[in-house]
Amino acid sequence: MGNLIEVKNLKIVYRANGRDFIGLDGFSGSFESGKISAIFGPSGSGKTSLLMSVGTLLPPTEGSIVYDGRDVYSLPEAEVQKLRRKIGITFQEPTFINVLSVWENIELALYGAGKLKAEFKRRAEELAYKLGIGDILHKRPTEISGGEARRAAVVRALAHDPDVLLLDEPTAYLDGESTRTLIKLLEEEKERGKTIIVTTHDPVFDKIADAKFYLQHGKQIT
Ligand SMILES: Nc1ncnc2c1ncn2[C@@H]1O[C@H](COP(=O)(O)OP(=O)(O)OP(=O)(O)O)[C@@H](O)[C@H]1O
Repeated sequence: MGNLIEVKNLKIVYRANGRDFIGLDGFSGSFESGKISAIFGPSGSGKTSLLMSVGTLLPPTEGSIVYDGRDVYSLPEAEVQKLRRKIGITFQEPTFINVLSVWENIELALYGAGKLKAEFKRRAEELAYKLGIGDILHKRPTEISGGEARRAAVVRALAHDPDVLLLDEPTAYLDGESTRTLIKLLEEEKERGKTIIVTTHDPVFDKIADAKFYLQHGKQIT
């Protein structure tokens, strides 16, 4: 997979309580492999809507998401499932299964991706230690801090070594050192040819992103 993602005239309209709410109003852009792309914009500007749609989780009202020439929302479900295994995603609020330990949550994700193998478990453990949460893996998600939960969500998203990383505000709640460690990790993954897309308010991505997109009130601004 060459990992080129093209977004064409993406429009997302939510319907709630009999009213339409514009999530995104005509976004177009390409996300390339070996690059960190950052989507900036104030709260409510449509960043998460765009990321979820790129992540195959939110069908657009109009427009398309094209992975290597294939329109994701026209693919048969079995093909979408295959594609999802190549995507690692973190949500704005990390969600875990609270009766399992953090490590078991990571294993579950590996299982879902068809990668519950020693090689990937080792990778997950290495990632956890790199991100400074190696010693909390046995804990329950309710017993860890917000910053630790964010880092655990990153480990879970990256453990199966996906080609595409979609991270929703990955540095929110992280202190300076954790942010630097995460950025270093993302830069390593970028060098390995991953397609990395982050939504963010964090000026650190202004410095390190290879491609930048700006949203306001659902519209793309330049
Ligand atoms: N399920 C929904 N139903 C109705 N409106 C929604 C829904 N989800 C999002 N919206 C609206 O769509 C717009 C874009 O929301 P989105 O979450 O994509 O913004 P965002 O830029 O990620 O914001 P934040 O930085 O606060 O997370 C907002 O006006 C929001 O109120």
